[in-house]
Amino acid sequence: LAVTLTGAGLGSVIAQKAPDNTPRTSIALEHGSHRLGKRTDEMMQTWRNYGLGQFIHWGLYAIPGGHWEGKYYGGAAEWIRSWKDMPNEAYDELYKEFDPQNFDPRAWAKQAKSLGAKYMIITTKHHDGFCLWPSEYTDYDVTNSPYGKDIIGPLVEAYDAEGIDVYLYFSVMDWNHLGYRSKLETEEDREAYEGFKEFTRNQLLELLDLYPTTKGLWFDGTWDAAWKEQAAFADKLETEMREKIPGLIIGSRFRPDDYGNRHFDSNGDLMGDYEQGWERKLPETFEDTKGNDWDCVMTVPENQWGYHSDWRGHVKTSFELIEMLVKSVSLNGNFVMNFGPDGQGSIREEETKLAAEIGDWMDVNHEAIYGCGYLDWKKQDWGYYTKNRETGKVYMVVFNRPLNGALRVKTPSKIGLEKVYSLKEPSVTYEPEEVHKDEYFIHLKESKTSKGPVVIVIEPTKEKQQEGTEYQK
Ligand SMILES: C[C@@H]1O/C(=N\OC(=O)Nc2ccccc2)[C@@H](O)[C@H](O)[C@@H]1O
Repeated sequence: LAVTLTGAGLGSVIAQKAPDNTPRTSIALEHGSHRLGKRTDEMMQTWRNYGLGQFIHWGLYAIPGGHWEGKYYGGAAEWIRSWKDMPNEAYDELYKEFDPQNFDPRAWAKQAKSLGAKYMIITTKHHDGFCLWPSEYTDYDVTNSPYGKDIIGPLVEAYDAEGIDVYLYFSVMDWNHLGYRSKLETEEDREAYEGFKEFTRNQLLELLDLYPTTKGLWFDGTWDAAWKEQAAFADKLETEMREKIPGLIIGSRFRPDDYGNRHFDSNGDLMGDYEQGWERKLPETFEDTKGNDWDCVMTVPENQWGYHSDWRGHVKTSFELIEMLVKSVSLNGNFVMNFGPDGQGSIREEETKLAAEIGDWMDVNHEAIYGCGYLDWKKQDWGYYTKNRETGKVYMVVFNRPLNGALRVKTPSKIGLEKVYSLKEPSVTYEPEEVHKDEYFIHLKESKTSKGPVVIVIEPTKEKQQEGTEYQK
């Protein structure tokens, strides 16, 4: 820190208030976080209320599907180009085979609708650099494949038609571009990288021009040392993108600050509009989220984003994915489930089955997800609380039924339980048994369903409810 302070100039150490008003000193940063606390505009509130999203990883890597010349690749299928048994030249020729005749964007969008996804994130360009849109700035795109047509445009149109917002995934790391460098060691590196930066800016502005209904960008591939030196460039580019589409939502994985820190700047303040650090993992407590907005992106197998024809290890069930979704919402996050279509553009049957099972549960219980977030009541073992931000209604999502069927509920003092009833069958009401001051048992009546967790609705007593809602918003 001493070095940093000297670097930034001791005079620049200034007192600043953190969102929770704790006094703190900060290092003056030119390219750190530009906002303390949450974005409160309507586009961000819409993002905050999604609950469930769909990630789609699709590209040339779906053609080999985790195998090459009869050998099985044990890594993440979309990283197969980096595998020692996959010659780069062989991978880079795969675009000549890209001709997904089963690609049906409207079918994908309909499936996402039945899943209950409110937004979708599509890989426009993954680390391999192959562009699923007709880019003016490279020949390494769909127009030079046998398929020959734009993929992104029809997807944006199909999802918009289903009322599902579209976000564009973009990997800064680009293994195909000759100017890409993971680190800048020589003068030649720096010169080449300047060309790469201009290419990156051109492609991003091009994407926003071509697909102006996109609501945000999901950046990836920004962990390399070379990019971490680009605080000023990234800051200027982020500003340009936000000016092009006002309200655009960009997470914490894009910009490095003046000292190369990502996700959180050198003062610990969140970069971007929400935290993108929860990848294949979830926060345990509300404190883990630091009170920020965040998303969790999740693979169905342990670690396969792109299509792998031979899923090994643990493949998550719909119950596991529903619990991750509910846990995310209970901690003010969005849960984004990944789909990896195959090389012909079909959604694999395992993902179709999961989408149907989760969709069945969402059909009945989406009220406990959409527009909901964290409730500051004491966490109980039977499952998770969510709270609707507008109505203040509380949802008990019960995963672990106690042996005695009694669900313990402990409310903050003086908050009672006005009405309690089954979400699925509101005519099934509950009379809470007060077992201690502000502590109740709710005796489950719901039959054990084979379709996932039951949800009980609580309408808390009015007088305190407003104050509670105000604080949590
Ligand atoms: C969503 C995933 O995002 C990635 N990587 O995400 C990371 O966050 N990688 C990472 C995480 C911690 C440290 C360094 C890199 C990609 O490599 C992967 O193919 C997939 O697109």
